[in-house]
Amino acid sequence: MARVLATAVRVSPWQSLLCLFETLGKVLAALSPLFIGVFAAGALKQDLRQMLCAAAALVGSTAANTALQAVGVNARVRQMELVGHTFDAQIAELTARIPTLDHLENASYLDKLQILRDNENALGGALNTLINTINTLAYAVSVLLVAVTADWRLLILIALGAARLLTARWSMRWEKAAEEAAAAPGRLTRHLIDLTVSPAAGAETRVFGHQSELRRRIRLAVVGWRRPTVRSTDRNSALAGANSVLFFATAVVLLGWMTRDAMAGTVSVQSLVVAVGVLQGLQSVSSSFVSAVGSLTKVGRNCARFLWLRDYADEVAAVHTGRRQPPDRLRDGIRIERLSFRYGDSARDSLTDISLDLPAGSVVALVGENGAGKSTLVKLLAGLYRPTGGRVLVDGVDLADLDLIGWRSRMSGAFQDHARFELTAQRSVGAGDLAVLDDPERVLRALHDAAAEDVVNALPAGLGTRLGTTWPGGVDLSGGQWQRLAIARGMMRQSPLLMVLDEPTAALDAATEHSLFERYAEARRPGRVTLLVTHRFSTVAAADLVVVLDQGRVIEVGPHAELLANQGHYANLYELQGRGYR
Ligand SMILES: Nc1ncnc2c1ncn2[C@@H]1O[C@H](COP(=O)(O)OP(=O)(O)OP(=O)(O)O)[C@@H](O)[C@H]1O
Repeated sequence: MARVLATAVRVSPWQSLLCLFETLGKVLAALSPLFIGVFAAGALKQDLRQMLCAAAALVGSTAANTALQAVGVNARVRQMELVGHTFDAQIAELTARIPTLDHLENASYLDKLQILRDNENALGGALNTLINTINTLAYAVSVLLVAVTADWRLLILIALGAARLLTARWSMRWEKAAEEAAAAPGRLTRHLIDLTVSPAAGAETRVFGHQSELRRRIRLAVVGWRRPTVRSTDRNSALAGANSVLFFATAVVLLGWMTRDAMAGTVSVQSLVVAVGVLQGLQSVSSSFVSAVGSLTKVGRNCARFLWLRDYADEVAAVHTGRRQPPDRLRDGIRIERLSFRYGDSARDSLTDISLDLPAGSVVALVGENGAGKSTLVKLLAGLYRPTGGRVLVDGVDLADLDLIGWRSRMSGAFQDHARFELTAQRSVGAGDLAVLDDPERVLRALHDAAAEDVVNALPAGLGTRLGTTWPGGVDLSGGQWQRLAIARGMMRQSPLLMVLDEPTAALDAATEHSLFERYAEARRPGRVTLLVTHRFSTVAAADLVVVLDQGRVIEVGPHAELLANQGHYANLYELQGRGYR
């Protein structure tokens, strides 16, 4: 909370100060019953001066209150936006700064990030809640002071308000239980709604006739999602109603008692009028406190998630302390020593005890069936995860001792989960080497190396075509065309030490695949390791070395011809896939 306030003061000290005008307005509003009481007492005494002063104070304070509120609310809304954007930018920066991928792939981390994303501007909202709480406090203290100075009996009503605060714990418990009970059906509802509106699932849901079943399930899921909240709201309303009945019943008795004393002359008319005027304020104090405590609890949860992200980013940065720069060119190559890896929540290793030599200047093919661990190995080579056992040596230097940013600046390639940069075609490809982002010659060369010139040639404005239909005049591409641009992006860097092509042919037709592999053979360079990842065995014959992965273990290594001659797993699958092609 202190951080939220400090950020508010930092982003705009003046506006932060203006926010407090609203608080001042609240204090003035709380004083109104006092002025009315003084006015009534003046009227009874026929004291024109007192009446005029009280009326002037009432009108003046109401006018000042209106003006202060207008300035204060305006400042609060603007400040909320500013602080919200500052924190949203920090969340984006922190998420992007984390050099590993765990926070984007681990389910429990993802939940936290998702909640942060869902509660966009949550921390701007936190400032709003804080200011509202300050206003509530200022109003409450003023109302209580006015009440106590009017008559001691009003203390009984204040005590009742305090009792209402004690029951707030029940309300919060009900709300939390409802939030938890609604979480799973809420996720299910969103998933089912996504299925009905996402174009990706559109064809299947129609062909398989899922629509009416989806509608039925969405209805059920929505009921499961909203019912706990409705129940908790009902309970809270009943509790608030019971509290109000008790409060006003007590107030009627107290006012009767005070009226009797006023008739007897032991209580002034001013006190009686103030007591009547302050009733509504006293009642609202306790309920606004209850809602302020509820909102502060929610805000606290969001702040805690932000702090978790910040601490996590620091933790990851503290682990990656390597500062050595990679060599200009590889002399020996990349050695993998007894490497093991297990994803955070997983029950088993995805890679187990892998040892391999990837010699400098070679093209290595990494083959294996779905789930064999190929992409995981690539991610470990890119330093996107820390191995759970063993190490990767780059020309004899442990990857953990290398500066990660330096190492990645010497990598390139196309990844299985490639990005779709909705920019111009020029920049979408040029993003593979930011230094020459706008250089058409370099982009054309990369397109040539990736056998993807025809993708750009078919675009209405060539390299200048805006990609993505979400933009005016934007053009959409097929899955295979996006992938070919991603491969071209991977060809932008001139002298990477490690070139990774992870399943580069997954979405490509046979002719494109053929021409692409011819170009890959040209990617063989001294001082570089080229790693081709695929589960199409037929495409790797030209590689210098074939590594066969199976269930996270290396089961065969050697040149294509040697592995065929061994008549092992590789030879079997090669034969099987070959038959499929014939
Ligand atoms: N983020 C993750 N969290 C937990 N387990 C994962 C994660 N990503 C992959 N795995 C598991 O690790 C194993 C290896 O997956 P990997 O993606 O490396 O296989 P692959 O050989 O690249 O498969 P494919 O050819 O299908 O892409 C699989 O059992 C998979 O379920």
